[in-house]
Amino acid sequence: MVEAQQQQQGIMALLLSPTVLPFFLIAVIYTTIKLMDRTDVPKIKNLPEVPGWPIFGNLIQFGENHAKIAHDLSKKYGPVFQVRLGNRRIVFANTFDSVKNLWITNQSALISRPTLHTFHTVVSSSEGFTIGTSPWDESCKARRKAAATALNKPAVQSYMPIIDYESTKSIKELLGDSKNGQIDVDPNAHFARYALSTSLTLNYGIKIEGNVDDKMLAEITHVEREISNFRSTSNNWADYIPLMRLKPGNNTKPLEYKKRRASYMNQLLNMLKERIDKGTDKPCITGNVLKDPEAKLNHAEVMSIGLSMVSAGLDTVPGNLIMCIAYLSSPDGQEIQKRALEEINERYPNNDSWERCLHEDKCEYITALVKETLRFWSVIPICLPRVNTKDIQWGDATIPAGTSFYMNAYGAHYDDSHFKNPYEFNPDRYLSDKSIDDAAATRGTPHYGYGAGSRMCIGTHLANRELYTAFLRMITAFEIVPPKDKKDQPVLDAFGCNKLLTSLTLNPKEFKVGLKIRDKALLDQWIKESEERTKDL
Ligand code: HEM
Repeated sequence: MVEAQQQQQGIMALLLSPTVLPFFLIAVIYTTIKLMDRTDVPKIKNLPEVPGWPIFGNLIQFGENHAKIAHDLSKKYGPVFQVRLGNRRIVFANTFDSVKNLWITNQSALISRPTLHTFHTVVSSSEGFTIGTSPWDESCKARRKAAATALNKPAVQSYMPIIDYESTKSIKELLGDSKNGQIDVDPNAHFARYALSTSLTLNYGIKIEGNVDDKMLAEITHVEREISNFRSTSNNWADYIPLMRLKPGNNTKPLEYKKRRASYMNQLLNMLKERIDKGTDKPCITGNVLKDPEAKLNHAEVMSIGLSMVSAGLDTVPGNLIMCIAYLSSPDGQEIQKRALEEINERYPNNDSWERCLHEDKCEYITALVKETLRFWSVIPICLPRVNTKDIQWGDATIPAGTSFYMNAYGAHYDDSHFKNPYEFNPDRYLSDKSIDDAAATRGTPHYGYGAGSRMCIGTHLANRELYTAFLRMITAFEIVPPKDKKDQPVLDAFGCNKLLTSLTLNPKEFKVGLKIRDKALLDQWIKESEERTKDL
């Protein structure tokens, strides 16, 4: 015993001696860095790698704007390259064709999603995963299937009365706020309500009854926006550097928002259950699942579908809507409004486009406007991340199963080998008789605004109809013009318009537009007819 103690003391004395200590410290630091510097997946052979720093990898270099930096780096390293974000190896795809090859050609292998510390461990426990954040397994498959069925084309057609009601309500509110077009207005909150109330009605049969000051609207939009930051692949360094998770207070904010979200999600579900018990519930997706004895979904899965529906359309639909309205108000947007209106009047010469747009979305120019909006603003610039469940071959590189893939949707949308003049906002590129020579854009996948492949967005029919109806109705109701005060003018470029570049979804900066009523009597008539149609909703 004494002998062992003496031996230990001897070793300590040797390590602390002036000649050995520096080498000992270097060895300790080297080993620590080596241990912390390991990545989840080893370096992938034959795939270009952007050099990075120990421990941080490329995090510092990528800064706040991952989409822009990766797009720029692709000029040097090629369309697909690997980087290290802390201890994760990421394959970035940055061009239209490389995304097509990896996300569509290899869709069965690229079906899962990675888990990231902040969102998956702190903000959510397993019952809190949305469909879009769930790794692929039997439960995710069942939830995705149930939600996709509830959002397929015929189902969405049956929800059009909700879109009729909500878009009319937003336009009526804009009319009031602008004092019948006399003062400039910020359309942001009105379209956040439009998207949220649509989702809540079809999922829980519960509308946001109040106006844009409604407390529940404010709480859900604020909390979901914050949670979207915790989900972002560029906002949380603790996702990539485990040591940062030990920082005191690191989890305080995510935990607060987890609690606030659970509170309104439970409130919504309980309100629906009460109505079902009393027999006063309105037909809705969650109600159908709860009442279906055959439904094989448990409570957590029902909650997950509800959460997916509420969160998925909340930032994405308004982000697109708001930015397109901002563009329409600009001098270049005046010509677009003129073209759109001409086509609407030609197709609906009897002034009944407000009603007819609920049954068909056949104005080609408006459809092209929707697509170009989804391309130009890429509201999820780095698409929701994926993980491959099988090896994927890219040229000479074999990318092993379990690697994280980030689709740079912004990079693909601004890929000038696919889109002619990508920095130009031009709906014509999506017209079948295209006025510009850009055939590639009209064939196959028009853009990656909704992602691509096996885990592509399942809300596309709903989102497209929400956008189409809102654009058509806004353009027929108003001439959208620049605000009187220059300081209210919107910033239009893909990144300049964004309040927080590290957010998962585009968060548009505030701005105002002028709304000149085109024909007050006709607008009043359309509003009255819509209110009449939807009075029992
Ligand atoms: C303009 C509006 C929208 C945009 C731009 C958008 C975009 C996206 C994107 C980029 C993804 C990831 C796709 C991928 O990994 O390839 C996604 C997934 C998803 N979206 Fe949307 N979305 C929109 C609206 C909606 C709406 C209204 C709903 C439902 C009410 C919805 C439900 C979902 C769901 C459930 C997923 C997850 C799919 C999965 O992981 O399997 N989305 N969306």
